[in-house]
Amino acid sequence: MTHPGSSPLDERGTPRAELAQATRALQDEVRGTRIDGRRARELAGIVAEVARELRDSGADDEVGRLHMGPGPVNRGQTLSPVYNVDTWDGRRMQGTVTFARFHHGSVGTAHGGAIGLWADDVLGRLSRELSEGRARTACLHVQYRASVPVGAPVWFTAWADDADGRKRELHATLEDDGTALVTVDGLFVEPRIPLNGH
Ligand SMILES: CCCCCCCCCCCCCC(=O)SCCNC(=O)CCNC(=O)[C@H](O)C(C)(C)COP(=O)(O)OP(=O)(O)OC[C@H]1O[C@@H](n2cnc3c(N)ncnc32)[C@H](O)[C@@H]1OP(=O)(O)O
Repeated sequence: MTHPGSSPLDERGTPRAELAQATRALQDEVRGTRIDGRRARELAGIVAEVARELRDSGADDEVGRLHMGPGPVNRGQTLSPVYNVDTWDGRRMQGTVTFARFHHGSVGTAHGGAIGLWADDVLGRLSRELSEGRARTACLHVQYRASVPVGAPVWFTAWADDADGRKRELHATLEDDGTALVTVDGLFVEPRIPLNGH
């Protein structure tokens, strides 16, 4: 399969992507800051002002959709860890993901829920590539085999088995130096009654 290329909704390199990146940095720094209480309150006011301006500028869910090319995945949402797609042949995707300080669980390692969130996102993206029909996550089985570091890129592979009707079995691994840290098996199902939107 040839590469589908970027969608017009691609945010890479745009001021909106910069805004998302700055928001990620804010999330990381808010986590565990030692700032004193008085200044924390002042900064809360400034952040609230920024949020007000963004809200008043209007919301459009379409602009938050995922781009379809390789490179950093940035959906204008700052919850998921950023992952970078290096290779992709339509059924198999490889790249790196970096869990940020925001995704810290304990003892310097990534929160298990953040790993599940990432897995749903990357498998959802792969599923979207397999057919036009929009499949939903029916089941996600995440096996945590070793701790995933925070702040360092980790190699991932995600791939799809052959589709079985409306069902798609998808898999992903996170690994470090050839050691599997996490393995994921997901079932995505195209609903009998298609949903509107994305
Ligand atoms: C530019 C645009 C870019 C866009 C990119 C987007 C990237 C997005 C990235 C983010 C992505 C985030 C993605 C998200 O987070 S999606 C959000 C999280 N998921 C949901 O909200 C889904 C909620 N559930 C449902 O909608 C329905 O239950 C679904 C649709 C899943 C199935 O309801 P439906 O009524 O249609 O199904 P059916 O009853 O006819 O069954 C059909 C077949 O499936 C089998 N089955 C069903 N369920 C299960 C189960 N739990 N375990 C095992 N098997 C199950 C069933 O046995 C049967 O098999 P068979 O008997 O035929 O063999």
